[in-house]
Amino acid sequence: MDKFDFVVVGGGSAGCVVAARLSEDPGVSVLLLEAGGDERRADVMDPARWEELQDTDANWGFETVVQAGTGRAHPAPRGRVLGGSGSINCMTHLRGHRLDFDHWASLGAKGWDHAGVLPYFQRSEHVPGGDPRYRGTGGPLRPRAPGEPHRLGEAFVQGALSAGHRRTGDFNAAEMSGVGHPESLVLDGSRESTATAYLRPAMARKNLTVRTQSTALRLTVRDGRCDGVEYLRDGVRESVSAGEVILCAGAVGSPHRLLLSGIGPADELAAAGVEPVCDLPGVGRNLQDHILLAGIRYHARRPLTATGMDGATLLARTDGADHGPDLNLCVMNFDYHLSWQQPAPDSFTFAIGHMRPASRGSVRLASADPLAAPLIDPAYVRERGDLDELVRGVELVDEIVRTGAFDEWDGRSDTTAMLGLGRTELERAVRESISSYFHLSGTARIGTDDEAVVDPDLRVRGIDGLRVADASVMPTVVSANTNAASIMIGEKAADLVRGRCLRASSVR
Ligand SMILES: Cc1cc2nc3c(=O)[nH]c(=O)nc-3n(C[C@H](O)[C@H](O)[C@H](O)COP(=O)(O)OP(=O)(O)OC[C@H]3O[C@@H](n4cnc5c(N)ncnc54)[C@H](O)[C@@H]3O)c2cc1C
Repeated sequence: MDKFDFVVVGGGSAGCVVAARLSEDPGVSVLLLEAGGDERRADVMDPARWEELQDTDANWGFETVVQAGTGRAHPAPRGRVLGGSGSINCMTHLRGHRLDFDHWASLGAKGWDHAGVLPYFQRSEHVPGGDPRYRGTGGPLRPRAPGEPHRLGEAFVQGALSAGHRRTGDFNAAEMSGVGHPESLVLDGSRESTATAYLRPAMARKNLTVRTQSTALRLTVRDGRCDGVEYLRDGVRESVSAGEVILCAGAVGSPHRLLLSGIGPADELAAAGVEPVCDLPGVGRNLQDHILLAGIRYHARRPLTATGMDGATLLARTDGADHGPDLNLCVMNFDYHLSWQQPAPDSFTFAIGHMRPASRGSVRLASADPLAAPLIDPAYVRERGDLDELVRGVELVDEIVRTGAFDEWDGRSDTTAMLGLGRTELERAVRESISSYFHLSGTARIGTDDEAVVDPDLRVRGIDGLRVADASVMPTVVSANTNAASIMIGEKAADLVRGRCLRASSVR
């Protein structure tokens, strides 16, 4: 049987970082197992084609269970390709608010406060000319703001300023909320991911082995220690022995593999026919996602020439300054609607992201078959306050439109029509417009309490030789898109494995 010092399961946003960083030491051997294939294909690399990727084999094609709050199952896309969801995502690069990370630390994620994560965001990037207290140089990723924003985006910025919001020049520096143009991971017209920026340059190393089309089935645990992985490679069952396993299979894949390996709530495991090896009640619990309200369109009489993401965004704090943004409004210069909604040609769309959900869902076993999909339940709007905040988002769009910023497009606003409804009808319209913002996280959270899955060094509680490092360890979802934070987790994980730890000294 093969033996490696480190086996990294999942070559996604975090996993590529972990494999690349650990293999910097020529004295250790690293194996990366990825269920999907090569990311160097035209549809992945072309930023304009990101939406069509959901209908390809680069997506696991998961769906949520039918949601009581919406009456529907929702697509839950996850990348199945090197680079993971970072190879099929929309490329927006926002870190999250410093208070998000301070909140993590207050929940038991010691060392994951803003000062404890900032050096890892910095190490991931090369942003010459940025505020050096916050931005990094010399790192693999090159996030950039759009060169020439669409005029619709400019109108959005002006409207938000007139409605009383502040302009932000760099969301990834001192001011992490307000209105402005966010950065994207697009380099010379191509998608940039941790596969392209971290893994490819590292693949020439003799001590790094990358196996694609290799789906981990379960982790092997003997006498309380994880000592290897069983996996299916091009349809053939194989095993590998590991000094340490680092699970980076994402917020769905990581808890699913733990459960299949007998690590999770003992009663749930027994009911599914999996023999429990470690009773860890928090595995698969605490699932969080951001909701995106889609299909709020504004019919334009002027032609909307370009298609694609416009790039203007508002991260708004509407109920106090002691936490990160609660709402994220974006304008898109095309008709972005849900599959069941009628198309509205010649329209642009306001998308409303709800950034601090109170609802908590789960990832559970549907069966003991390692190739069966798990039950994914994000519990959209289970908590009443989440629905109220989405309604607040609709009002916020209306406030911005009413400044007159969009008058030059001379159209009719769907938001005003929504707000003209009675409360019951308005809530029904909001529930019908709910979709995923694709930011699943939290299912193997860091902490020290009984429901925590990993300790602050990302070690699975109760099992030796096993860590989790991906979006599933977030105690609460950051109040921004989740890719940059997942990459930071990969960076910090590699240092924790190597027994190192950086902290920013003086920055708030
Ligand atoms: C459609 C879409 C749009 C998004 N848009 C944005 C955006 O614009 N900006 C942003 O910041 N975030 C965005 N996100 C979210 C962001 O991409 C994710 O939060 C982030 O990529 C998560 O990183 P991760 O490492 O936790 O998991 P992933 O990147 O999903 O990596 C998990 C990897 O593990 C592999 N894997 C899973 N199970 C197994 C197994 N059993 N064996 C072997 N390999 C396995 C998967 O194939 C995958 O490669 C979007 C996500 C999606 C799906």
